[in-house]
Amino acid sequence: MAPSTVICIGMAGSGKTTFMQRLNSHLHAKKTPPYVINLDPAVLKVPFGANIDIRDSVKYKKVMEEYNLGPNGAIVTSLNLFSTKIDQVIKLVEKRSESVQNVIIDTPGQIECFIWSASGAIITEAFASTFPTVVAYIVDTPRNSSPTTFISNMLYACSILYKTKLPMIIVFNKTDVKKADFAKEWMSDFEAFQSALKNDQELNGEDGTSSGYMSSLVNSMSLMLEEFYSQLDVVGVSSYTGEGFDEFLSAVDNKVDEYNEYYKAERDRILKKKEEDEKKRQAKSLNKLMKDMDLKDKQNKDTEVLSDYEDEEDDNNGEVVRDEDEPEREYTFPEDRNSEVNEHTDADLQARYQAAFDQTSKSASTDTAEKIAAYIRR
Ligand SMILES: Nc1nc2c(ncn2[C@@H]2O[C@H](COP(=O)(O)OP(=O)(O)OP(=O)(O)O)[C@@H](O)[C@H]2O)c(=O)[nH]1
Repeated sequence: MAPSTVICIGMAGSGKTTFMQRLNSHLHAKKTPPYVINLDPAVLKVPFGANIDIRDSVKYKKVMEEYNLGPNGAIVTSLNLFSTKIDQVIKLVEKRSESVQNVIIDTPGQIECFIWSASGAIITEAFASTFPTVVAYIVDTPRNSSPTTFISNMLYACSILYKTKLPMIIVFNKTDVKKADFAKEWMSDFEAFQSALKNDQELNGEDGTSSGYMSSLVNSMSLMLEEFYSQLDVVGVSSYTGEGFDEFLSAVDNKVDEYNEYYKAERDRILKKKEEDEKKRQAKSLNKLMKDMDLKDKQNKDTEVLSDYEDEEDDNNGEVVRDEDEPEREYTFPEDRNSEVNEHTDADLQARYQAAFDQTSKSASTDTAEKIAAYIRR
């Protein structure tokens, strides 16, 4: 069976790397060691043994120096360079697909460098088209206890779901500091979120969040997000204590089923449609080409050029064939009709020219002849 792939995405400091480390050790403890991939080129230390590490292929600092880039530009460029080898990466993972049940991938904390870059899309697409793939969106629970911060984070998660079109699990991390119950309640009960928002506005009355514009915006956003929440699995975990990781793994199984049932069918449909569209496009351009060639043939018939004759076989020994409908021509010698000209000998020709000359020429007047003779004698 193909291993399921979990792509861990989250804002910087949400605890992605610590989550990866805990997940890795949790799966090792269950005797199902995962295949681990690190896609963060800027990380200094990876606290888990990565099977594939982007830092082995691309040197982040050198990319910065060589291309004269800032930190985010260098991350994007490193990912671009790495994405050129993605088919090799997929082959390496495929080789292990018999022995490995899970592939887990860590991504850069600068989400936009991964999610909104071409290379991020290429990497995600490569995995998603080969293995059942799930996105785990890691949230820093204590930092999201304010309703406005929470809703901003959820909007971000929504845009990632929209971009990747993959099943998503929201992972509320750091539950050892703050339990995720409040977040789960806000996601399932709109009124609970409304009252939390009201309390928050009363507490922060002076900082502008209480304005009518903000509260009506947050209200309408939370209504819109209800549909988004219905697509998600939500779990609370602590990467420190290991709490909630079994629940996380069953959420992955759940999403893998969903992937096979819905996303894979949808992907296959999109791929099939792409193929059909491509075939149609090819057929259309072939038709166009054939039409163009036909037109060209016709044009060639209308406008003859010297080269058209060069290749023609010369069956007439250099003699021009007369068109049947060619208008009657006046021949110098009427008996030359029917191309008899070649049959005459030089002596014949001489005699016939002489005869024609005698017929047409006039004798000069004696008066003129006398004048010429007098002129010559002078
Ligand atoms: N209390 C508590 N702290 C945690 C937990 N997980 C991570 N942390 C802390 O959160 C901070 C950030 O953790 P990282 O794992 O480095 O976060 P990250 O998202 O990988 O960060 P970037 O690599 O910068 O994107 C560290 O100080 C961790 O010790 C947790 O479950 N509980």
